[in-house]
Amino acid sequence: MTPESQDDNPTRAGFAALIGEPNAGKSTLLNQMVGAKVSIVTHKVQTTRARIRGIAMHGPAQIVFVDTPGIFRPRRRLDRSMVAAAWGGASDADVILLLIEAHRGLTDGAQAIIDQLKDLGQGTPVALVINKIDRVKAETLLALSKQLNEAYPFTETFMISAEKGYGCPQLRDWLARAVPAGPWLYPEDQIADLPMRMIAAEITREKLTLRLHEEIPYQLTVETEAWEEKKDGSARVDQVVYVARQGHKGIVLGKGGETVKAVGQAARAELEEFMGRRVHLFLQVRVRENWLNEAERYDEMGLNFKDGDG
Ligand SMILES: Nc1nc2c(ncn2[C@@H]2O[C@H](COP(=O)(O)OP(=O)(O)OP(=O)(O)O)[C@@H](O)[C@H]2O)c(=O)[nH]1
Repeated sequence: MTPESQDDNPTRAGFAALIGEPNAGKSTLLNQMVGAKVSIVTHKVQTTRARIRGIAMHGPAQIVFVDTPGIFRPRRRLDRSMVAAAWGGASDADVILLLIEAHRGLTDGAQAIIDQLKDLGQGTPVALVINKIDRVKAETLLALSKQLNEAYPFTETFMISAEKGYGCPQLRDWLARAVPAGPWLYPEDQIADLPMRMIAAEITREKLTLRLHEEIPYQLTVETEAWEEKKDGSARVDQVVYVARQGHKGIVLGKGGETVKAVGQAARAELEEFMGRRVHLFLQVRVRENWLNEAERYDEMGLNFKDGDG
């Protein structure tokens, strides 16, 4: 279908912001809607740093998702930048989806988000999306839905399991109608506008997160320094893992370099699958004690350094 052939069925397009507490399931929902892995999902909280977008096509509608970092109470500069990015994404959007975890209900954190929505959400439709319904009984859900709808005048309520896909078709149908009429914002075959370098860095960071202990992944960042297209169709990708302490470098490297080697192999395999061609991945580990306070690191993550001032 081309936009020109749509006279009787005009195209629609718009941005949908996903907001919610850390771990609410935003990345899982994004992957479910878009049907491709564009944002990393792990069991650890606060894994989403960049404002990654995924694009879902639904009939004549194009829905561009803004996957925001979990909104929470920021303490450090990085945290404050992430929260500012999350609210920035929400205020620019045509529709907002607030994800609430069914088994946790209206937590203090969820209430804080609702309070902020009251200032920001005026005029923008906000759908309540109760996620992880596979974890609770139907009665609990109905009571929770009532309680939340008393706390905020949501345009619509959906009860879903982002993981299992329950309720997701209904949500997609609604989104397709909720975005404004207008031409598509991206070519139909483009599933994510995240630059390939950033996707590659996210993949490596995910592998590191899965392999290392809780504390270190939060204090490391991965950047793709160089990307070279080879004549044989393969790509050479050079990445740097920045850690905040000398001691962490040893942990990331592992005994005889075995940890970084395993991470590199896993990341390369996934990157090759994602790109459908061969990749030569080279990882370096560098200590950069102050990376959490360096403006360039924030640019690489798609965040605004100044938003972390406070
Ligand atoms: N049982 C169940 N678990 C789910 C569901 N959706 C997501 N999860 C799990 O919840 C955890 C968090 O999901 P994510 O998608 O990473 O959450 P997020 O909101 O993107 O998290 P941040 O990036 O930290 O803000 C993962 O372990 C998911 O597998 C669901 O419908 N049911």
